[in-house]
Amino acid sequence: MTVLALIIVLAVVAVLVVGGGVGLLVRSRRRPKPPVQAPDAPVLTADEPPTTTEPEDPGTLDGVPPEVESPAPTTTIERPEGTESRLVRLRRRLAGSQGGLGRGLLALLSRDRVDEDTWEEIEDTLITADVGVGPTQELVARLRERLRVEGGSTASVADVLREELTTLVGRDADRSLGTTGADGGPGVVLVVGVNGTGKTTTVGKLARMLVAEDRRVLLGAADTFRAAATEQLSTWGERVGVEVVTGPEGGDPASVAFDAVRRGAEDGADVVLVDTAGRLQNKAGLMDELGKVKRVVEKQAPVTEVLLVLDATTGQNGMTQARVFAEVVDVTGIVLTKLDGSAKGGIVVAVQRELGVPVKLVGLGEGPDDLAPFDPDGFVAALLGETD
Ligand SMILES: Nc1nc2c(ncn2[C@@H]2O[C@H](COP(=O)(O)OP(=O)(O)OP(=O)(O)O)[C@@H](O)[C@H]2O)c(=O)[nH]1
Repeated sequence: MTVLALIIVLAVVAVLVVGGGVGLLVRSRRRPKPPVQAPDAPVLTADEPPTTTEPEDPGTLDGVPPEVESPAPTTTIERPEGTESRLVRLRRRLAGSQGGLGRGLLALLSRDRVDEDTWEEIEDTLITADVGVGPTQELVARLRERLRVEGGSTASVADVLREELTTLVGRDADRSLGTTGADGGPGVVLVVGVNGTGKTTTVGKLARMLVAEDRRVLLGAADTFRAAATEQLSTWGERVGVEVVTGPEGGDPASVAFDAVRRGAEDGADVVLVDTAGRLQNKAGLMDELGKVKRVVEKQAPVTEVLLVLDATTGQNGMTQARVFAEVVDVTGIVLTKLDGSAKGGIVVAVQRELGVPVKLVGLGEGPDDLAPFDPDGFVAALLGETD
């Protein structure tokens, strides 16, 4: 009995020891490893993830991929479209968006009897297309005079209209871009305008146009107001192998512009294009900002072109912006964007009149090569719906 009792007690003890051991083993496998902290590791708050000395699997941290510095992607440098072929392509697009204006005028002028009501309709058509009241009245007076004197067939009416529209748009203005620097330095182009008008996109597209002409280009992302604008510009630069000088978000735009122009001069760039921020909260602030950018840049090299970017779809709003910018900085050329999305090509005439500065480039789409030099003859042909 005593021996039996002893055996039972030993058996129970043996079971407990083995079971406990297995239990411990299982528990120790389930328990996470304690974080290895340096002796003076700071006390972690609930919001801070614990740090361990072990490298973590980047893909498995709560399902959220951590920020990993990936190696730079091997980008294929694109060859932008040349000027000739883009002009042909974009002329068609322009005729599509603006053709209604010229064709509408031609239909009215070709009526058997062009009476007062017809002239009023002609005026309305021009004003609706944003030509502006002054230029509209001038054009109508010229057309009345010439048709009274010359009269004639539909063909001659079309010729008169073409000539008068071209005169109104202005054939003689110098629309070349100031991209050539002095004394071996780079040309410096400041691109100004309200955010959203297509300013950054225009800088990217213009870089492509210049690259297609074999110019060495450098970009300055001085729109530090919006981080996305800098990223956007960097992407444009990467695609055509153009270097982009950037600064921190909220940093001093003038300092980025200065660095860009200095870098351009050092690296032997032909042209430095500087994107600027165009906050319009008040004129004094804008004047300070753009004035400083220009002053600071000119310590390195003279600014050879100041392009004002305007969104053609904004009508009178755009004209108000144009006036403010022209007061604070010496605008030397206008870029009209989004002409593909508006039938109001008359804004070309209105804005040139208002600022006394020629439209030099037009944006005709969101594609990377949808920017073209402005050509009055081509523009008027497009107004008349002619595609080639
Ligand atoms: N249809 C059309 N869209 C355009 C044209 N130019 C620019 N855009 C579009 O307009 C939008 C605004 O362009 P951005 O270049 O970002 O405008 P931004 O003025 O630089 O604005 P920030 O980047 O905020 O400084 C984008 O979606 C462009 O693709 C154009 O000529 N036609």
